[in-house]
Amino acid sequence: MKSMLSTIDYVVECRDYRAPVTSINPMFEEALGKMRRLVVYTKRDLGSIPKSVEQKTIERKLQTFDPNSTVFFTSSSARQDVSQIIKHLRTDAEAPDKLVGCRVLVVGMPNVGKSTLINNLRNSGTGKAKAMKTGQQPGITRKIATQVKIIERENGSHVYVLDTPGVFMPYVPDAENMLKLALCGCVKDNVISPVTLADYLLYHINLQDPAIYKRWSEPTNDVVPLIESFARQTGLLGKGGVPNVEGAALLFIQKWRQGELGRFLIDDLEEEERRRADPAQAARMSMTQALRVERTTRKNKPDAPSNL
Ligand SMILES: Nc1nc2c(ncn2[C@@H]2O[C@H](COP(=O)(O)OP(=O)(O)OP(=O)(O)O)[C@@H](O)[C@H]2O)c(=O)[nH]1
Repeated sequence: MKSMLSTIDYVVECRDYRAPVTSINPMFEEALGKMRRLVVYTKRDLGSIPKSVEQKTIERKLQTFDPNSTVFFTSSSARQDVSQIIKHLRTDAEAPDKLVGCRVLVVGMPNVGKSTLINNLRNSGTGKAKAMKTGQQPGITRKIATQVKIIERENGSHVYVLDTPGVFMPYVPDAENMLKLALCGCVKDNVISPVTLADYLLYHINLQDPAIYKRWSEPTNDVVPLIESFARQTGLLGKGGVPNVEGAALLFIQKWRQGELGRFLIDDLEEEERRRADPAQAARMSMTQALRVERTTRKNKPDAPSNL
């Protein structure tokens, strides 16, 4: 990806609306440098209620985090979200050469919604149907795809987008961040135990409103009885009618990912504002630092896989 940046005119960086801080990949900051960039927070429909006061507050805060980039919020089901991006690119993404056109690279964490965004941009800009394969698990896009035209101009200086495979961080230093990324689906579901993830999700749901799961349980901090009751009521039972706890925990998480167990952020934006206001803390781990930590970790555990 880095080697082809010289042929790219513009970058669209996707981040997950539900984890808008944690889904920033610090590797992009270094690799993309000062390239013209547009930040898109995807899956807006899963992180807030449309037109609510909370949505306005969240989005106002997120805009201030990237004062030098234009910021958009998209939901795959809201056509106007995507048409605003097309409108912006029509005026902002100029082709330096009419023959080649303007090439836009779409980057972001695995499963953040890059291919979905490209399909929607293509549909909004040219009326054409889906070109990219999408899926619920990360890693559907495996290589940088052939470019897709999203804006046609009469003078021939068209705008093309290129889909890229999701890029995960070489090392996630904070265990809670890893849980957040797993909850959002950026890592495969077999990497972290679904019961552990459901437990972490329960913690967030309880911060919002325990009534969200009242169909299955009284308010509780104990995930296992909740999941067992959920398993019984959804019919996820194993031999002898024993609740299939692992399967039910995964289904519980998937329900949240579909917006059926509350729509909220799992990052604390106020904490991030405080962090950014404190210069000592504001420096994120650079790619070089991250790679150094990863190398050390690998040296200590020679058999450990290098990435997810
Ligand atoms: N509810 C909702 N789901 C979305 C949205 N955008 C994408 N998705 C879903 O998220 C999943 C991942 O979307 P993809 O477009 O395949 O993600 P990707 O970033 O290309 O994934 P990789 O191939 O891993 O890089 C799919 O199931 C999409 O339907 C959105 O705005 N709202």
